[in-house]
Amino acid sequence: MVQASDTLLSVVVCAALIILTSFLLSGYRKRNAHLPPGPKPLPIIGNLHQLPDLKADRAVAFRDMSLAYGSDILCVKVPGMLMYILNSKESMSDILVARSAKSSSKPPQVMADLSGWKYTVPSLPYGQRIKTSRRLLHKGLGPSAVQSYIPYLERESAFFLEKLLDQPDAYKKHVTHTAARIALKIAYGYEGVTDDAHLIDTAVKAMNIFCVTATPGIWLVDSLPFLQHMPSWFPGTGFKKQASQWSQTVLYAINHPFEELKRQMAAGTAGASFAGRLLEVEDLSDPEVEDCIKHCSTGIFAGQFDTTTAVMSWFAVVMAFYPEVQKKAQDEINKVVGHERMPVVADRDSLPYVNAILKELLRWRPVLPLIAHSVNEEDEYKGYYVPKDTVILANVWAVLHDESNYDEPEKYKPERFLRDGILDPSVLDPATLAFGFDRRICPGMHIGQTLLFILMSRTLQNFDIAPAKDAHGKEIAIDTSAVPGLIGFPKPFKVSLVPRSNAHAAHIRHAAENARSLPDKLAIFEL
Ligand code: HEM
Repeated sequence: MVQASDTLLSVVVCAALIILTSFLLSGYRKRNAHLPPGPKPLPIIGNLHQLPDLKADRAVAFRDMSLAYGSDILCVKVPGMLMYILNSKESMSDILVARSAKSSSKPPQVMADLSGWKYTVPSLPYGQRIKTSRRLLHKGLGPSAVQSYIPYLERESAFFLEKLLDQPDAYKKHVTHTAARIALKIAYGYEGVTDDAHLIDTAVKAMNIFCVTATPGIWLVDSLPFLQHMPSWFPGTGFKKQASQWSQTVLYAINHPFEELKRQMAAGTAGASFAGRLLEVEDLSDPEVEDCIKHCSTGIFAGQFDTTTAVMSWFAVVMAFYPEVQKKAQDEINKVVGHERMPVVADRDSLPYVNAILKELLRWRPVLPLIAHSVNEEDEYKGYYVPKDTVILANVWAVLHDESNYDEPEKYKPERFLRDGILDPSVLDPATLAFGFDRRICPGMHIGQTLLFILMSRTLQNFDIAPAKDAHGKEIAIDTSAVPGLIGFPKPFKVSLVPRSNAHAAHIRHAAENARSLPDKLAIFEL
């Protein structure tokens, strides 16, 4: 990988000339404009040398920087990019919600684009294409569609428990596999899509490529886009070869299941799905609509896969680390559901403690600690000038760890969301931040939380989760810190899952047998 730090020196002279020229040509009329506080930038490289190291937790570093400057908004400059980092709920509501007409674009991600992700929904700039895509996502993930997805989620969760029973050491693998199967089924639906090992493997690889290429600040070409047009001998262009290789994987994951769905629809063998139903009901005379349906389907995979995997990974870490939390949840499930049947979506409102566990996971370790938008029109906020194309980085981690919102924010405490045994509406709901903002808010937030509720409640009902033991019978310590990156995953961990009794093990087998007798299809839903 050719990364910023490796190539900076070799291109700095060319970059200097180009940035200086564009700086002079643009006239930079707002030279003395009032910008938010932040570290003093150097010529050419801006604050590049002062940004937190990629191995550090950037959300924590930005929160600390915001405290040091006594400002909830920070201004940071990197070559070719001006960034405002928001560290308060107020600034996020004002800029990303109240002014969403101007702040709903996305920063350019040249490396992700070159690697095949150009049209994926989370990276689209604000314009007609994202409006069409969001209309399609709302339709295909709307209430009537979700009714069709829920029985499928319940069916798949039975297989998930069975896999945990058969291979209790491979928790992460089962979570990953289950998340991938469900995303593919919802998106494309056709028979065989969830058993296509090559497709699952390729889609997972494509997601890894997305995470590596879409992380802000890693790729020099994101700051200096002219590099993409330079010949391959030019210093710092090694990324081109890498992007071209990666794009083959990504384009297969985008195109193959969509083409296969169309083939099966023509043959009359496809079940219901997000893409299938939209292809049936949408007016396809405009070719862009079909292309948007294709990329929205990939967006479902991109949106669901890593987020579900991350939250379920933290869930296992937390249950092993806080056995008293686990015990309380199991007691609640025993009391409300018993152990004769599995929890279902309809039980959700009757299980406030399990709901609080999910809320606290979204707060304690938000899946996307930093959410990036950009502004497509110049603006002004509290006297600060906001130039067009400013990147707005919402540090949701900072708000979710602010003592004025949550006492002892470093502690994992689901109880903070409950009063008299029911969910307390006066406590800031982490979902109002963790799923993003306004015109770009996560379109899968309801189906995503529904899936997590089913997987968590069923796992808790049937398994005891504890730290794994080494060869000498000693517990392997669990590290509760996150791996820095676009998505906050836990460090590698080992947990042991043991069925809570023989009756629970038999219950799991029975549920899986039942699930196998149900059709591997989503029921047709109206749009
Ligand atoms: C715990 C689960 C999830 C979390 C925490 C999560 C979080 C997020 C966040 C923070 C964003 C960016 C919002 C913004 O830019 O303001 C996003 C976007 C998105 N999510 Fe989710 N998500 C989850 C599950 C899902 C699921 C299950 C789906 C699909 C079924 C999905 C589909 C998407 C899509 C398509 C976008 C792009 C929207 C756009 O750019 O306009 N997500 N998600």
